[in-house]
Amino acid sequence: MDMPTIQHIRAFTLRGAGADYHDQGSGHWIDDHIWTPMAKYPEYRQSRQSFGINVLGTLLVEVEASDGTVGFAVTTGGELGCWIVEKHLARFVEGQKVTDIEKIWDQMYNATLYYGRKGIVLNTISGVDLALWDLLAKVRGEPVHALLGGPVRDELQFYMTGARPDLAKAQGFIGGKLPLHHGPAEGPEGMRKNLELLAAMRRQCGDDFWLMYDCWMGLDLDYATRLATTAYNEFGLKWIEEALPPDDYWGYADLRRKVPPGLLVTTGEHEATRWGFRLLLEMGCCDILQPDVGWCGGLTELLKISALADAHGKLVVPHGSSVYSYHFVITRHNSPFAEFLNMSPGADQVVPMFHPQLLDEPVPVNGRLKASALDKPGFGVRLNPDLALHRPHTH
Ligand SMILES: C[C@H](O)[C@H](O)CC(=O)C(=O)O
Ligand SMILES: [Mg+2]
Repeated sequence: MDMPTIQHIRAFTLRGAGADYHDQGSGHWIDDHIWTPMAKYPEYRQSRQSFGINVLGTLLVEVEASDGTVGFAVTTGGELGCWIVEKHLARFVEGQKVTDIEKIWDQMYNATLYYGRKGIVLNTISGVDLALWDLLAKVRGEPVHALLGGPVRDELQFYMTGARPDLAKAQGFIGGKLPLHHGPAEGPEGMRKNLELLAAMRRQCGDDFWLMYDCWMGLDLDYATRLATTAYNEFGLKWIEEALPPDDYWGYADLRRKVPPGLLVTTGEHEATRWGFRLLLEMGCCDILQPDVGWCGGLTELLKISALADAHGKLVVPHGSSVYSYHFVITRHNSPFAEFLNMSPGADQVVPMFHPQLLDEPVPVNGRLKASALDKPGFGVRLNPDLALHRPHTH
């Protein structure tokens, strides 16, 4: 079968939720006094949007093959990502065969090394890579997971991230991950409130339901150690996530040595490439790696990260990224469960994570998703045609 070539790549911005899932309206649980590295400044404590968590917006990448097939993907990247795609990466994509995914990735990564390596450049490379996997799978008439070796289990099981672990339990999820609301700058009073919330959720959810705290990079080693130790010993916290800034590999290794055996330390959603995750693994920073497939380098890189983690006996549970992580998790034996980020304002409704951008986006039913729900070609989703696309740059 002669493989079609990639004729066009196009990059657009989108605003309003979707892949940039922090870009929500007011009154949403995800922007309600959640602790961050900026919370040491009182003026930036109530709302993460106040310091710009949603400034990027969504990057939409479209790739069109010579046979007319179109693949696409969305990630966090906005206009900066559009510029990188149109002014730099397009030259490595157009004219290549739809099967040339590895070569395209290697050229995109090496050509941007002088200004990339992580952050917005890797978000952008991830978006191109995911669009290429969508295109190749559609050309072959297969779901992406079939190109990765196929499902290793009949269904996905999910934990839920959001303000209501009590509802997550009622809705059949295996656990609930809470955002952390208070940190070091709020002293003992803040610590008490963190523990009181966890205590209340433990009372409502019972002893066996997983409860986790997501600290979004906002703590220091001492505070994280004290919080984790009490939360584990008194309320059975299952893991403490992203307690420290992503570059503090030394701090994570210390935290993991200091916390009680049995409590898991997790991180990785703001890490990128096999080399960043090799550092996390070889420095003993965490028990579970949590790369975001839309930020770490895409599916091509996540497969490498996953194999490396597997060799170290570590689990890879990707940061929630809708169908882009579901097609991966269902094919990996060291990814036994997935994250579902609840994007309903009150964290009380199970809604598609990248709403309103992806039509046909599957959502867990009773906390689970059958592999057969992922059997449409590509990632199995369509772009919502009613969205206002903006193409700020062309090449
Ligand atoms: C809830 C966290 O602060 C963040 O918004 C999402 C996240 O880090 C996660 O789902 O993990
Ligand atoms: Mg997180």
